[in-house]
This record gives sequence, structure tokens and C-alpha cells, in this order.
Amino acid sequence: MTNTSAASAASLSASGLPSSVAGLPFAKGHGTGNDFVLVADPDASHDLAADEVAAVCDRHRGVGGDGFIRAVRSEHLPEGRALLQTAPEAQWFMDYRNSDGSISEMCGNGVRVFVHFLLEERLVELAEGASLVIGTRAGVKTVTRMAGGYAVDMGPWEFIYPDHAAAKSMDTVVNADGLEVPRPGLSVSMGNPHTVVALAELDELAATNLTAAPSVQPEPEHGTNVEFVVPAEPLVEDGVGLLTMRVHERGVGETLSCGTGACAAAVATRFWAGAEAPDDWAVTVPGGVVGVRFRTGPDGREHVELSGPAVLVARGTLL
Ligand SMILES: N[C@@H](CCC[C@H](N)C(=O)O)C(=O)O
Repeated sequence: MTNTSAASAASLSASGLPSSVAGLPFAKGHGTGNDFVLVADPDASHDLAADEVAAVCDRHRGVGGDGFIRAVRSEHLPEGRALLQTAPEAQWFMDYRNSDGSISEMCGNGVRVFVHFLLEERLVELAEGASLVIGTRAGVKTVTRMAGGYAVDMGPWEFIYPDHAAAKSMDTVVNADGLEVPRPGLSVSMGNPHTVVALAELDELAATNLTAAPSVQPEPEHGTNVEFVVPAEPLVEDGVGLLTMRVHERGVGETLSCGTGACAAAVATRFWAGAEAPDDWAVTVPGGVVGVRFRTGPDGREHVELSGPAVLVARGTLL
């Protein structure tokens, strides 16, 4: 554990974890099975190196998690200080790492669990119905506490290749073991990169092998998470669009859920479905169901709202 994430752990403690992380208190939590190790580091004194994060997230020799989340007061990070210029209410910053130690801009399930962690650690107060503004590498996100979970204003979405989308062309091609033929994909940014592929049948979704990363051509500049979705038949029930999704996460592998991925899946399917597509979506993932809603944000642009549960399951100390 050092002040620079570039440094690597030199020695191991008896637990097999880097001795540099010994003594660090943590919590373990998840949102629809997308699981995280969380650490409160208000003063930014525990910036873990990539190999330290990977050791803690190791499912066999560490605590285990799809991601590592550090809660830092924004004023103590350069990215946080930059956000405070225009959003002084963003007092807490979510420093998000994938389980391989790589940095991601954003995590939709993670930001709900992050706010729940701040609450449970008594670092913030938040009544049901009230909102908290959180700093992330994808800008500020407003998280509202609801009965049974949290809703996150994820901000506006964007196509990564707007020219492909405008032409409704098939310029992105995705292949994965188990697919009968390579499929067209649509790359969408939710602050982090996603490529969404529609499949016709749940059987084909189940047969898709996500133990290896799917190939995506062209691959977005910083890599991509890949979502395979099966739209329900009929697509809309009681005004809600229904999707089933599996995901291969950049820097992780297959996970039980991905909040930003669910948002990207709804964006792509709504685009493909055309003018009649609804604004409310329920996305079923292996770990549960998350809600996605399109609405006009305070800036007048179309925003995506993600809703779902957040749970803490344990507290401990790294040895
Ligand atoms: N599971 C997250 C996304 C985590 C980051 C992702 N692996 C990336 O590298 O962009 C979510 O719930 O959004």
C-alpha cells in the first residue's frame, strides 16, 4: 500500500497477501451479485497498486471480488478536486478498480454499493428519498436512496462510433466461442465502454462461452465490456421493455451483473427497436434484475437512470 498506484508490493505476509495491505479494514458488498471489496480511505493514504488490488480481489487467495472500491474525500485526489470546481457537493469520490487492478471510469452497481457503504460506515447521512452527489472518473453521479435500494442518475449516454449508429450499419463485429456466427455489435459509452450484441434465443445466450474475452472489431480505444442480450418476445409488457443479459467485463471476466452494461444494453435495444420503444426497462442478469429508465436530465439532455439493490455482507481486516 503506497501513495502511488504504480508501485508494486515487495513482500508477502503470512496470509499470502502483500504485507503492504496488512491491517487495512474492509467491507464486502454486492449489487445483484456484482461484488466488491470496499475500503474507506478519507485522506487518500491507501492508494493500492494494481498487483495489491488483484491479490485482494483473488477469489481463492484473497477476499474475492469483481472490483475494489476506495472511498476518498474528493479534496484529496486530483480528479476529485477538478470535479469540486463545478460540483462542490461531490464531497466523496469513488476510486474504482477492476479485479485485475486496472482502473475503470465508472461502475453502476458499484456506485450504489459505495453509497450504501458510506451510510453504513456513518460517513454520510441519507434519508429515504434524499440524494447524494458522488465524484467518479466519469463525472458526478447523483444517487437517491429508495426503499430497497438506490437509483443513480448515470448522466447522458453516447455512441462510441456515432457514424455507425447513424447509418444503422453493422460495422462492429463481435465473436465469442459458442456463437454460431459472428454478430453485429453497437458500442455505447456510459462513461465506460460497452459493446452490445443482440441474440435471438435464450439457448444461444446460455451456450455463449464467456470464460474468454469476446473479440470486438473495431475495438474501442480503451477496450470494452461486452453485453449479450436477448430481447423478450413480446419486447414490452405493461410499458416496460424486457431484456435478458450476460456480460463479459473488461478487467474481470464474466460477472453476475453489470449496471453500466445494463444501461448500455437498454440504450442499444431501444435504438434498434425504434420510435415505439419504451423509456422504462427491466434487465435480467444472472444475479437478479436492475431497472433502467430514460428521462430528461437537469441539463435538458437525455439521461439514463439505473436502479437496484445494494448489500453489505461482511466487514474485516486484511491480514
Ligand atoms: N460492474 C460495473 C462495471 C465495472 C467496470 C468495468 N469492468 C469496466 O472496466 O468498465 C457496473 O456495474 O457498471
